[in-house]
Amino acid sequence: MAHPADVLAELHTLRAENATLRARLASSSPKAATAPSPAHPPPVGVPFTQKTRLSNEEISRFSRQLLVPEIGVQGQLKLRNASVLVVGAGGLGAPAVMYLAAAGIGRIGIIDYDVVEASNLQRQIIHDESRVGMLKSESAKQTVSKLSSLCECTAYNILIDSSNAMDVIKKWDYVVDATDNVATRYLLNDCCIFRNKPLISGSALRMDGQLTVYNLEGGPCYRCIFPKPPPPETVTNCSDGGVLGVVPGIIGCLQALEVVKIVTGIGASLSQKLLIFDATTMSFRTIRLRGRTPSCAVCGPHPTITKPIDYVQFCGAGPDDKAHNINILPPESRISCHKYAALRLDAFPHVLLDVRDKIQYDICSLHHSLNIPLSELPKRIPELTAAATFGEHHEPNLPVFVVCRRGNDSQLAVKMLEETHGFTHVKDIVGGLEAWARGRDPTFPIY
Ligand SMILES: Nc1ncnc2c1ncn2[C@@H]1O[C@H](COP(=O)(O)OP(=O)(O)OP(=O)(O)O)[C@@H](O)[C@H]1O
Ligand SMILES: [Zn+2]
Repeated sequence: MAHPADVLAELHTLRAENATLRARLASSSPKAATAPSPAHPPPVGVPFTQKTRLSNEEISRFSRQLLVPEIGVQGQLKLRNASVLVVGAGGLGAPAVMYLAAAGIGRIGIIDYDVVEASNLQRQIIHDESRVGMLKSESAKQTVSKLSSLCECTAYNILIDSSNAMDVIKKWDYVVDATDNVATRYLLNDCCIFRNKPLISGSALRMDGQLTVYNLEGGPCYRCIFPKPPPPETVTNCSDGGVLGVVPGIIGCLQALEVVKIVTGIGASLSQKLLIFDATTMSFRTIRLRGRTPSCAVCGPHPTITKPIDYVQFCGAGPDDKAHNINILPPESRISCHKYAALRLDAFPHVLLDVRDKIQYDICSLHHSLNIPLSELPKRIPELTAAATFGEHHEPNLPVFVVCRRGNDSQLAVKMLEETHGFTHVKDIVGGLEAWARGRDPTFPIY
C-alpha cells in the first residue's frame, strides 16, 4: 500500500499536469481543436454532417473527457461522429443510453415497443414516475433531450423483428442489445452479421450480469457460441426471477463504456470474451470464448441463413411473451375469480392451494391458503391430501382450487394432480392472483 505522503505527492503532480493541459486547451485558438485534415476526401456515402472540429460548447462540455489521454480531441470527434442503436429502453438500455448521450455520441437510436410501468422504475432510471404509461422510447428520448442538446436522438416505438430489423440496423454504426429475450438476441445477432455491425450484448438477472461483444475483430457471433436456442421453459426473465436494480445498471454502464472504447479504439474490447459480474461476491471475471465456428449458420464461410428468419418459431417464444397465457384445461377444470370469490363468501369448505414459490407467496397471499410451490408438489402430495381430507374420510373429499400469479402454473398443477395423483375435484382459478386483484380486490397488490 502506498504511503499517504506518496499519494499526496502524486496527487500534486497530477493536478499540475491537469492544469497545464487545461491551460493549453484554453490558450489554443477557440477553433483549434481540430482533427488533422484527412489525406483523402471523405469516401462517398459518409454523411455530410461528419465533423472534423469541436465547437467551443463541445470543448467545455466534454473537457473532463478531452483531458483523458486515451480520448483527447480525436477520440471526442470519433464519438461525435458515431451513431449507436440501443435496442430496449429497460434495465440495461436506460443507463447505456444516458451514458452514451452524456459521453457525446452524436446520434442515438432507441427502440422499444413497451410502455413505462411502475415496476420498471427500480432500475430503468431513464424513466420516472411522471412517465408511467408513456412509451418507453419516447420517455427515453425526452430524457436524452434534457441531458444533451448535442445528441440527435431517434425514438422507434416498434417491436423489432424480421420485418423491420434489416432496415433499421443499416442506419447505425453500432448496435447495443439491451433486450431481455432470446428471440430478439438471435434476430439482432443475425442482422448485425448481415449488415456487418458490432453487437454489444448485455444481460442481467437477480444478482448476476454478463457482457460481451459479437461480430468484432473477427470474433464469434452469438450463434457461434449458442447455435441452438435454450428450451423456452428454462429461460427466466426479470418479471419472474427478479433483478436487483443496480445490477443491470452496472452492465448497461459497461455496455456504454464498451461502445466508447470501440468507437475511440481504446484498449482491448470484449470480442471473444465474456465478462461475468457476480454482485453477491462483488466479483468480475472474464472468460475466453471460442472463436468463430466454421460451421456457423450465419457467419461461417458457407452460411445457411442469409436473411432474417422466423425467430419466434426458432426459439419457441417471442419478445412479448410475458403476457402469454397457456390454456391446457377443459372449462370444467377451471373457475373464474368471481365464482371463486362467491364460494369464499359462502364459506364453502375447500382447500386453496397456492403453487407460487415461497418468495412470491411471502409478498402477498389470500387468507387460508396452503403454499406448495409447483416444483415441490410431487413430493408434498401427502400435505395436500391431509388438508383436503375432512371428517371420517380416508381420501381427499374437499375440492381443491389452485391459484398462482397469472394462471399458468395453476393449470399445470391441476393437470398433474388429476393425471398423476388421482385428484378428482380440482380446479384452477383463471388468471390467478392478477385476475383476482384486477377483478375482485383492488386492494390486493400486483407485483
Ligand atoms: N424485440 C423487441 N423490440 C423492441 N423492444 C424490445 C424487444 N425485446 C425486448 N424489448 C424491450 O427491452 C426492454 C428490456 O427491459 P427489461 O429487461 O428491463 O424488461 P421489462 O420488460 O421492462 O421489465 P419486466 O420484465 O420487469 O416487465 C423492455 O423495455 C422491452 O420492451
Ligand atoms: Zn457465428
